[in-house]
Amino acid sequence: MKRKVGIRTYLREECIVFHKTKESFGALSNMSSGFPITINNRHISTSEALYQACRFPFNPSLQELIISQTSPMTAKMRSKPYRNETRADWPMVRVRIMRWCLQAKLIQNFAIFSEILQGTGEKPIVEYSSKDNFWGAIPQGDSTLVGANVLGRLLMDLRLQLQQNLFSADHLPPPEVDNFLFLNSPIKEIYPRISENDSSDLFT
Ligand SMILES: Nc1nc(O)c(N)c(N[C@@H]2O[C@H](COP(=O)(O)O)[C@@H](O)[C@H]2O)n1
Repeated sequence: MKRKVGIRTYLREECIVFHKTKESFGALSNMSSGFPITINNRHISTSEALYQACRFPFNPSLQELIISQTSPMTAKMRSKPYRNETRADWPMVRVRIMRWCLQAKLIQNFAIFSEILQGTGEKPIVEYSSKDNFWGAIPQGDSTLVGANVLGRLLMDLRLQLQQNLFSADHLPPPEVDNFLFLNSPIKEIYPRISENDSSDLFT
């Protein structure tokens, strides 16, 4: 079911606001490199590429094109011309899928990403955006950001799970989404990456 998400107003000085990946807490962004994810034995450079690939369960060659991009912004751009081929139930499943993408980023980069998430303390986490008030929040004047901030809220949920020891760091089942296909196969459970310390994607 598609739920309405509430628009909120955030006072910038009270929040962890992330925007550009090289700035403070930029690692929280899906556009951040250095947090690779392996799905069904395939390497994906960023959570953004994974999320965009999930739009197209019935187009494996497009998924291949998207996940072969090391740049997260390019991965998103590659998906843009095909937006009208996005799975029909996307508005109903995209938040569930985004939650799972963030969980996948966490389980496979646990040491560093859990530290970054916990480093946000108790503050509201907000993705600054100049135009997207669904995933992020848009500046209104100098001191406030206004938006549904769904990405920030999912990150806060994940942080809470960590704080309450409710995040299972040893395996992650796929979300309950029909036809959750990746390169023609159902997406399987995800496990921690064996080579988490291999930071070859860092700073790309
Ligand atoms: N274009 C763009 N630039 C950025 O720097 C961003 N952080 C985002 N937002 C991210 O895009 C994803 C959602 O994409 P859709 O537009 O819904 O396909 C999500 O990861 C946002 O955080 N966009």
